[in-house]
Amino acid sequence: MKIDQPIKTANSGGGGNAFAHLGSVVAGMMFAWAILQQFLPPDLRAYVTKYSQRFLRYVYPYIQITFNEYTGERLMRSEAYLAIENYLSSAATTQAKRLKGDLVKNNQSLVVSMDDHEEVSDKHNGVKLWWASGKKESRRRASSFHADGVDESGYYKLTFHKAQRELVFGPYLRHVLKQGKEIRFQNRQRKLYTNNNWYWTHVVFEHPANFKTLAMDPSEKQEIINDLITFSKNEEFYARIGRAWKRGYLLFGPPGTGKSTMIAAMANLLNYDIYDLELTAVKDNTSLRRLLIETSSKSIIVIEDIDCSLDLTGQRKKAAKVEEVKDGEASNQAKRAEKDPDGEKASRVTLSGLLNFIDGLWSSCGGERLLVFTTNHIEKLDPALIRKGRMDKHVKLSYCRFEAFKVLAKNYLEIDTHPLFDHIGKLLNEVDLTPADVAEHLMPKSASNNVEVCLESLVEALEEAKTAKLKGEEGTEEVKTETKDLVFVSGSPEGD
Ligand SMILES: Nc1ncnc2c1ncn2[C@@H]1O[C@H](COP(=O)(O)OP(=O)(O)OP(=O)(O)O)[C@@H](O)[C@H]1O
Repeated sequence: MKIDQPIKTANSGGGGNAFAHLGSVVAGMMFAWAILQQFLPPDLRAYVTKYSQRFLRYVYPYIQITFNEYTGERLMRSEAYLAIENYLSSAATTQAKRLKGDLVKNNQSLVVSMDDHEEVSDKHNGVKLWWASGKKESRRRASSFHADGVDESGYYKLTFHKAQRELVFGPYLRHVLKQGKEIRFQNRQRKLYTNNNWYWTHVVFEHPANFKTLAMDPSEKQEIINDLITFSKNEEFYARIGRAWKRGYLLFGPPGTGKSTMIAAMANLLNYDIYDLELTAVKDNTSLRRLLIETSSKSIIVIEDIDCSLDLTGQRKKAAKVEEVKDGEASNQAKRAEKDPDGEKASRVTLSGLLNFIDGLWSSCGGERLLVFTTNHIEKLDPALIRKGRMDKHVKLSYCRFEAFKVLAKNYLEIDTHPLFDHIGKLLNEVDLTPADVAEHLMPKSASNNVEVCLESLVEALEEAKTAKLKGEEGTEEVKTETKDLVFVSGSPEGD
């Protein structure tokens, strides 16, 4: 949308101002008519009404629509008003003389909108329209929060020629609301929500992760980026094929390979909020439904370590089983146990309940949503849970190989190459080190010569891991041989 007019304010005598004056004259006439009609007999009143309306339509061929800031009980600001405020912000910066500024995104960017009693013009498909902002007073009735009194609230008034009625009520207002909501969405402060049984609490989401700094195979990374962008732009496609606008991602791989980092990168790429759903804190399926219904569109709903939250029969796993799992998982489970002091007694969310919500009516609650499950053990998951259609894309995050290492080296050390790279590349192909482990060696260690120190520390760790691996393999070989011997002894001909 291009705003083509120079600045025209209420004081500048522009075209919009003329409408404002004409509007006042008409309002005056209406008032006089309201008084006068009390003294006229009913027949004459109907007659005068009919012809005065014809006359008004003739002298004032413009239509006005008012969008009030508050609707109903003044509890919430009107969505339409907020969308229009955002939509008009670009016109305001070029046309209005008085503007209002506000800090958004955790005080990081400034957004301006037109001040009260300003006017701007707009053009759509070659048709010109005028917007004016204003404030009006309304009586407030006493409530438990306020004494009665007078409130001020804003409004926007749209003026257009009656010949444009169809355009305005159809494509133009749709366009204004859509664009306004989009601008508002881009300017909002993103949030990370976490749940307690059935309600969400949130903090500001400001994770710096992005796909550029995510260490993984470049072609796989690009494929994921393309998939996400295609999804986010495909509203019409999903509507056409009759599917809810949602997409499921299953991220799997060992601890420390970047599953959580990828979720943050996804949210930053698409500008989405994150709902980190802790299933162990949800009491039952009813609470789960309530939580999911409250999620907003353009969000990622995350269930981390799904294998630890819900088992295949729908029973909760005991957090006390941490000793059975490996180190990395143990810490995850322990974290969950801390978060869930009531433990399993309080939790009765079932697998079927979860599947019902993924497939069911919730998923059609307007707007796009990504659903992301993570697990360290894909083999433990019920195939029903991860089948295509539920988890559409399965992404394996794996140990750090050379391509991923180069991304980390660029991020942490700001280098593209180094004489040690070849050696490191070979070692990375021989041993399994997670990106988290590699990154730890690349953290700053000394003020001078940091690159050398970091890379040497990494080489040392890789060589140690290689030695340990070789020893482990030898040990396994020995055990195998011993076992063979034992079998041979116990499986003596006598035994047969
Ligand atoms: N692929 C990666 N790219 C960049 N950094 C990574 C990557 N993997 C891990 N890291 C680093 O390691 C840290 C731990 O990674 P992250 O929490 O994303 O792993 P995870 O796979 O989610 O682990 P867990 O299964 O234990 O939750 C991150 O803070 C990040 O700095």
